[in-house]
Amino acid sequence: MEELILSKWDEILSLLETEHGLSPIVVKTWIKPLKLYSVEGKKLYFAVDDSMGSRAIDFINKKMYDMFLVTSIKEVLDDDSIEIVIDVESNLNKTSKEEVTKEEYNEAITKSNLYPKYTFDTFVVGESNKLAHATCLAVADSPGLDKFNPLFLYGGAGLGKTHLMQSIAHYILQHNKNMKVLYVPSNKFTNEIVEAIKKNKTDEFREKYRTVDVLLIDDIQYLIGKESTQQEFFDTFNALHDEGKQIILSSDKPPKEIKTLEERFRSRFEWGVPIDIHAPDYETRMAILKNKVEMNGYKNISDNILEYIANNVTYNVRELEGALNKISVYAELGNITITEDLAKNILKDMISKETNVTITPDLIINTVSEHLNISVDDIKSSKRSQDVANARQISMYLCRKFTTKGLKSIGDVFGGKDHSTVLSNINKVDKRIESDPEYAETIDVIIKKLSPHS
Ligand SMILES: Nc1ncnc2c1ncn2[C@@H]1O[C@H](COP(=O)(O)OP(=O)(O)OP(=O)(O)O)[C@@H](O)[C@H]1O
Repeated sequence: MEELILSKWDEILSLLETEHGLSPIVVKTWIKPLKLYSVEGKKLYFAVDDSMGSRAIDFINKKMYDMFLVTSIKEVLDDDSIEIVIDVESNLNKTSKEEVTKEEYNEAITKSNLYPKYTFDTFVVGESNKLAHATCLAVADSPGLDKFNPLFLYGGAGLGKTHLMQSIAHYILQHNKNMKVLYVPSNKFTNEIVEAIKKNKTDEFREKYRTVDVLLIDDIQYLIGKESTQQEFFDTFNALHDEGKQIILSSDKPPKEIKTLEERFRSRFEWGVPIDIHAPDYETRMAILKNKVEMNGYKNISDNILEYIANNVTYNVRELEGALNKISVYAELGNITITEDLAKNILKDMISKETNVTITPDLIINTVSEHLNISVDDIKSSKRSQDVANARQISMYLCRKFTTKGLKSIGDVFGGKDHSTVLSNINKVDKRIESDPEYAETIDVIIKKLSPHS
């Protein structure tokens, strides 16, 4: 493969000009100097000269030259499965894909404070988390790129932030022998700073936290404290970031809403794009349950029971797992097949806590109406003014997400809209959630109003 690419390199470069309209000077300055560093299967690693630095990579990515390059390579080689990674040579050296043995990996997990099971393999991807998942994979593959540094993951309790951030750490350790990775919950991090300052051991603290390649701090909203604590964190953050080390943070809210942190943190946290994780939709909840049943080898639990759980525990994956675990204990101990009545009984405390109120289309429309100040009648009407249409789209989206109604019955609730109109409205909301964080936040707030316990 390596030789093939080298032999076709001129053809690939010229395609960039003829097909993608890149000017000869751009090709000469940015693409031609890339060196094919190594090839692993269908993955090609290109090195940027260290002297050009990681800014060059960011520039290449930002201008989408990387995308044009991979398209040209695919076309010239007539192979659609090619992937490329562009990084500075020193990073590729450091991350040279030496085999990491199982023992080395296990040792690294313990040193890095990771839970063994929080890997990409055990994470179920659905509509609600696919953007977060894709971003985390990109970071895992090329840690330290400016556009995702820091990587800031946020979302409600129990939606998989810790699982996803640790998946990145696992992936990096699985593929890179020499990378130092450290996961720490923010309260532990704060305690360690406080202790270090008190005992005059800040040098040790710095040695521990400023020599890592990847630092993950969980639940950053709890990182409060005196000025000296925040200053130490600030310096750690800057020291790592300046050296192009990857920082990964999680929080229950977006940076601008973490009121306990000073503005200088909030703005830094927004350097990379903050990425949110939403509550899972019905299909994802079912997929998560089925996955857990398979992984844990649970027996005597039928799909009906999983559907019952997925319909009733709607917001928090930790609670979803909790409900399944509880049922599984009864199934195993009693060696009985669980019926829906029995499941209801076993879960009655949990479910009355989770869904005191069953989420119905009427409840959704009332909540959207109240939050956006648009009347229920307007939402159900065919009025097309922008604010009314927006409220209607959001209502349809939430009906799909939180009720078991199909597209046609959702259309009926909104004055008999046909299923393709409903689907197109739902898709619009989905797309906008991905591109407009403020809009996504509005939807999250409405969801919280629908399930106030979460
Ligand atoms: N998409 C998913 N696939 C599989 N398991 C998941 C998924 N999302 C969450 N989980 C599981 O749900 C549980 C809670 O997830 P996690 O601790 O990562 O949530 P969190 O968002 O960090 O919550 P908190 O804000 O309370 O710390 C974990 O056991 C995790 O493995």
